Amino acid sequence: MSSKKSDFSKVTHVIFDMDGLLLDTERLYTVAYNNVLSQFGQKFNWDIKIQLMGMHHLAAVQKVIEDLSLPISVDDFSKQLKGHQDVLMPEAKLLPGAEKLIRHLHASKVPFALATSSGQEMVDIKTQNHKELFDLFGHKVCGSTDPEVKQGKPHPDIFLVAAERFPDKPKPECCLVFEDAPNGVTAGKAAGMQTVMVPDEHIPRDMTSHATLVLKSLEEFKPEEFGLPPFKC
Ligand SMILES: O=c1[nH]cc([C@@H]2O[C@H](COP(=O)(O)O)[C@@H](O)[C@H]2O)c(=O)[nH]1
Ligand SMILES: [Mg+2]
Repeated sequence: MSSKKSDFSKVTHVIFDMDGLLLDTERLYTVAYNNVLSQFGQKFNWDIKIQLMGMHHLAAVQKVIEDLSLPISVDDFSKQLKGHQDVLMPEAKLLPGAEKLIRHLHASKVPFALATSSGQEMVDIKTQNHKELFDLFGHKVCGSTDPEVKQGKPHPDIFLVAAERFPDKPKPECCLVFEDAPNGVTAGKAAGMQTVMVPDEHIPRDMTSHATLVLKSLEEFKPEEFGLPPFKC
């Protein structure tokens, strides 16, 4: 919204976040958390949610328990949450512009990877109705279960691991990160990468100012602004 075309550097590789960026799962996370929190008479809100978005699963659960002073263990909360997620997440829909951009990069032979804080099992559940599309990714880094991703977003680990796993090992500055969450943008920036942010409308403007470019939807992205092949039409 505020950045100019001339601000951007050319990139050769792309790294995508998944939740809230490609798949409409953030809405479903809110339902799942509220289902667990209702037994304590508590409700999930955006102030808490913004802080959890992008964190590793157990760290996120620990934080919500501490912040709301809940009388439940991390393990029990996590098990209950997973029960709700297993039911809700298979219904996850693609967000506008996601499929077109992924297919375009694939057809144009631009290398791209997934860097999600979800664990491997949850990624399989969320993508089960979009398998053919997600199989187009060169590789997928599943932060919560990948031993090389020591710390979750906002730390840069996941994006550095994702870059390192491309066969030609691009430098961080050659990678463009797509993110929806403030923690994810912080992580991408800390990794030395440019970041395109597509934030939920609940995220305050001042929590988007560290992104290289902020878009309302992936449909607005113009690949040529970052030296990538343009859409044909
Ligand atoms: O309402 C929530 N949103 C997101 C998360 C956490 O954020 C991750 C998704 O972040 P990302 O889009 O960066 O992969 C989830 O796997 C989960 O660990 C959460 O706990 N609660
Ligand atoms: Mg996300």
